Amino acid sequence: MCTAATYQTKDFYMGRTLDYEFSYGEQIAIIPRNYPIKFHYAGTMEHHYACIGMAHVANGYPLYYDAANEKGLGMAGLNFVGNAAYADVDNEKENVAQYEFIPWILTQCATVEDAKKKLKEMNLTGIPFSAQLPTAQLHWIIADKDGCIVVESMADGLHVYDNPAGVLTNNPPFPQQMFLMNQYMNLSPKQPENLFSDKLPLTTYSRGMGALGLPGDLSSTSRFARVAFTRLNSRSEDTEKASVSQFFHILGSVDQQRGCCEVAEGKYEITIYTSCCNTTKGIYYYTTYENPQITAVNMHATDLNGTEVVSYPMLQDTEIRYQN
Ligand SMILES: C[C@H](CCC(=O)NCCS(=O)(=O)O)[C@H]1CC[C@H]2[C@@H]3[C@H](O)C[C@@H]4C[C@H](O)CC[C@]4(C)[C@H]3C[C@H](O)[C@]12C
Repeated sequence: MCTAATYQTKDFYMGRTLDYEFSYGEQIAIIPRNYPIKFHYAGTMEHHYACIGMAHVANGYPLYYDAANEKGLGMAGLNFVGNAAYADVDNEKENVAQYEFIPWILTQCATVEDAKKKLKEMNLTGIPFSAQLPTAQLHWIIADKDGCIVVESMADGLHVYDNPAGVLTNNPPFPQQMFLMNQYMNLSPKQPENLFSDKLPLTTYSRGMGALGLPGDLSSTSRFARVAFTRLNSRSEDTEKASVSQFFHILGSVDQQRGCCEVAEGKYEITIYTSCCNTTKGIYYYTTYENPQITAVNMHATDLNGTEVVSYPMLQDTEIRYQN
C-alpha cells in the first residue's frame, strides 16, 4: 500500500509512503535544467524545469515514483492494480509512456492548471520501459499550493478529478474513495457526545476520545479516511522544522510495520520510505524503515544548470543519538 498527502503552511509540502514487500533500489534523483531527457514518443527535450524526487535510476534514466519541480509542482504514482488501463498510441495526441508520465508533467508544467491543460492534449500508453521493468499499474496525484488533482487511466479513458481531500491511496477509483468518506462525516477531534440514545448512560470514560470511529486498519479505504482526517485536522507552527515534523506525523498515521500486512506467504509490506518534499524550496526530506531520522536533499545545493542526473542513495542505517 501507499499513501500520498499534501500540506500547506508557509510553504507547500507533498509526500508519500512507499509501502511494498521489496525495493526496486530507489534513490533521490535530481534532473537539472539541461539534462537532455529522452521521451519515448516525443524525442529529446534539451531544456526544461529541474526536478527532484525518488526514482529507480535505470541506465542513467530516472524512473520517478514521486517528485517535484523547481516551480513548486509535485506528483506521485501509487498502485492502482486491476483498475489502471492504458491506451493504444493515438497519433492525434501527444503520446506519453506511463513510466515517463511524472517527468513529462514536471519538466513542462509550473502549476496544476498547466498540468490540466497538458492532460487534455496527451494520451497515456502502456508501453513498458524494458523487459525487466514491465508496465506499472498506477494512478497519480498532482498538486501545488493552489490545487490538487488525481489522474486515473482506465478502460473507459483518462479521468482527471479535483481532489479536495489532498490525499491518495490505492484502490478503489478516486470517486469511490471520496464517496466512502460520507461514512465518516460525524468524526470529530473533540470529545464525543452521546447522540446514540438518551436511554443509555453513555459517557466519555477517558480523555482523548476524539476521532472515535476512525478506522485503524491498513486497507486502502481506511488509510484514505485516516490520513484525510489527520491532514485536515492538522495543526502546526509554520516554521520549516515544525511543518516537516508535522508532515511526517500525518503520514505516520498510515505507517506499515513489518508483520502486520502479509501479501504472500511470509512476505510483508512495510513502509520502505516516507517522503516530504518542500516543493516551494526544492528540499526533499525522507525517512526509511530502518532510519527514522529525517534526511534531506536540497536541489538548490546542486548545479541546476547541469546536464547530468545527480543521485543520492538513501541513508538506510539506523541513527541513534546517544545522550550519555
Ligand atoms: C510498487 C510501487 C507502488 C507501491 C504501492 O502503491 N503499494 C501498494 C500496494 S497494494 O497494491 O495496495 O497492495 C510503485 C510506485 C512507483 C513504481 C515505479 C515507477 O512507476 C517507475 C518504474 C516504472 C516501470 O514501468 C516499472 C518499474 C518502476 C520502477 C515502478 C515500480 C513500481 O511499480 C513502483 C515502485
